[in-house]
Amino acid sequence: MDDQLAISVRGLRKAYGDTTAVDGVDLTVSRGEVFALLGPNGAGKTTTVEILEGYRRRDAGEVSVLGIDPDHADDQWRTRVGIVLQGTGEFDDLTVAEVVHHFAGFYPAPDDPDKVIDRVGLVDKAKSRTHALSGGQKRRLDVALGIIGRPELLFLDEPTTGFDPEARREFWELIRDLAAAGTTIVLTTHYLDEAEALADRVGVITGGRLVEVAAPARLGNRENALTTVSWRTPTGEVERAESATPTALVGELAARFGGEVPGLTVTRPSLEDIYLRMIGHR
Ligand SMILES: Nc1ncnc2c1ncn2[C@@H]1O[C@H](COP(=O)(O)OP(=O)(O)OP(=O)(O)O)[C@@H](O)[C@H]1O
Repeated sequence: MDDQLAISVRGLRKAYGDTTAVDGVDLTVSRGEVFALLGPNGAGKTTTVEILEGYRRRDAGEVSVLGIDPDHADDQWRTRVGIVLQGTGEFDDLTVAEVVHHFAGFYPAPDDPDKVIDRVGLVDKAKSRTHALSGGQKRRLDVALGIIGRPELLFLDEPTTGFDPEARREFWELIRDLAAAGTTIVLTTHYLDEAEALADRVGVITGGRLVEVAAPARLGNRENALTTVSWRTPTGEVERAESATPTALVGELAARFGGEVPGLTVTRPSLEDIYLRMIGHR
């Protein structure tokens, strides 16, 4: 396998009884890349990621993660992979600090637990028992446990669900720091702004098939999509035009109005607009 690849998947298939969850997925993720998997509920994201994590067996296909088939992974491979599943975050009567220190003991070269608690913004809660944490704080603890082993590859399944906006921004910073330090990151998310803010490339999966993989700015031919220009007419009505050359249109409008164009807006389709179009919504 190419050493530059953290993940290589070919022809991946998985069915649960009559339900085909993953239907022939081909995918590569480079080392150091931040890759976001997007798709509606039930699209097959979690199944795909769980197969990559070695938590679920596939029916068919070739899978290599850090050069190893996860179906045959050993403990040494597991220490190289960090995993943040959808919601755990409770450890009976243990405190945050106790849990993070305890997990550090599972890894050969862990990060400093107190530093990790700080990085995920839980310093004030270090002595709190985990069952007393809020939902967002439990997610932060999950993230702490995912990164305590200093993984080469980090899987994050809907990592910021339940985060307040400030916590999400802090989390994004943390992910950017990890990526800058060379960690490969694969995340699933329902937040398109999160994918746009973090991912080098996004993959859209629907009905178990990967329908497109591209940089967020290029997905669904977004860069060539028409831009909507709207303005207010002298009678106060809002007029709207779709244009491939919005700058020229704004210039014409400025000339027509002899200066400032009333109520001018210029909007390119968001990643969410493109994504919804791709998965069949209008
Ligand atoms: N353990 C299971 N047993 C049977 N069917 C399952 C199981 N896990 C998932 N499925 C089915 O497989 C399909 C894909 O599910 P999966 O959890 O991979 O989707 P997802 O994209 O992660 O969805 P979500 O965004 O809701 O988390 C769905 O139709 C789901 O109902």
